[in-house]
Amino acid sequence: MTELILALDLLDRKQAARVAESCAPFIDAVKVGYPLVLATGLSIVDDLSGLGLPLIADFKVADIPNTNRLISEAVFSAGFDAIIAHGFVGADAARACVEVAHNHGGAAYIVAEMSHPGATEFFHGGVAERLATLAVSCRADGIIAPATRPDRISRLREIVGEKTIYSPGVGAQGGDLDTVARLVDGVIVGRSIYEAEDPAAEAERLSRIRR
Ligand SMILES: O=C1C[C@H](C(=O)O)N([C@@H]2O[C@H](COP(=O)(O)O)[C@@H](O)[C@H]2O)C(=O)N1
Repeated sequence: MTELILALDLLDRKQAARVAESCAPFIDAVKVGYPLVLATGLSIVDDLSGLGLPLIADFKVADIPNTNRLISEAVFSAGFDAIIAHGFVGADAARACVEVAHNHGGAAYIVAEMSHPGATEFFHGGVAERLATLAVSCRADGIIAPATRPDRISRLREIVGEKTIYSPGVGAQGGDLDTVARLVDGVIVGRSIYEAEDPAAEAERLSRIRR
């Protein structure tokens, strides 16, 4: 079954907790990124941990190995279950995130290709393939790949094999869930859910479409 991951990109703590709680029965994980964490601090984890769902820290970690290690330690000490890091900073830096994640019994996912239009400027021409290869060599748990480009997902799947592919870009960015669901292990959905008149109803509808 393709996982449904809620990207909780809200700036209001109470609204975020309310949306996450209402959607909890229909989702498999919550992804928390800079928007919410910068608005609330890492303690937002305390508001969400009661949902009993994995919490993914989407901080696109992209620094030198030691700094990546320190960031990752803070993430997992705060109670997150997984982290998203960039791979373009090199294997030593990406591996720092993977090792801390695994030391905490958590997971680390490497961005192989992003979903927005500008991503084609630098992730194409073999770059995404190199990043996916790096993710495998660093023993990452999986990659991030664009739901807006299903053909690219298929190409990256050839490289990562059975590793997890989480795919953002469904809905608001134009990606089609029905097309992508069979290609990936999870779809990451934000605005289509949290901007819906009834987020829980939309999460439930999307959860029924998954394969
Ligand atoms: O390439 C990527 C990387 C990144 C990620 O998932 O790592 N995301 C995130 O996925 C969510 C999509 O939100 P919405 O568009 O459904 O509202 C947002 O939190 C984005 O920051 C992408 O959208 N594309």
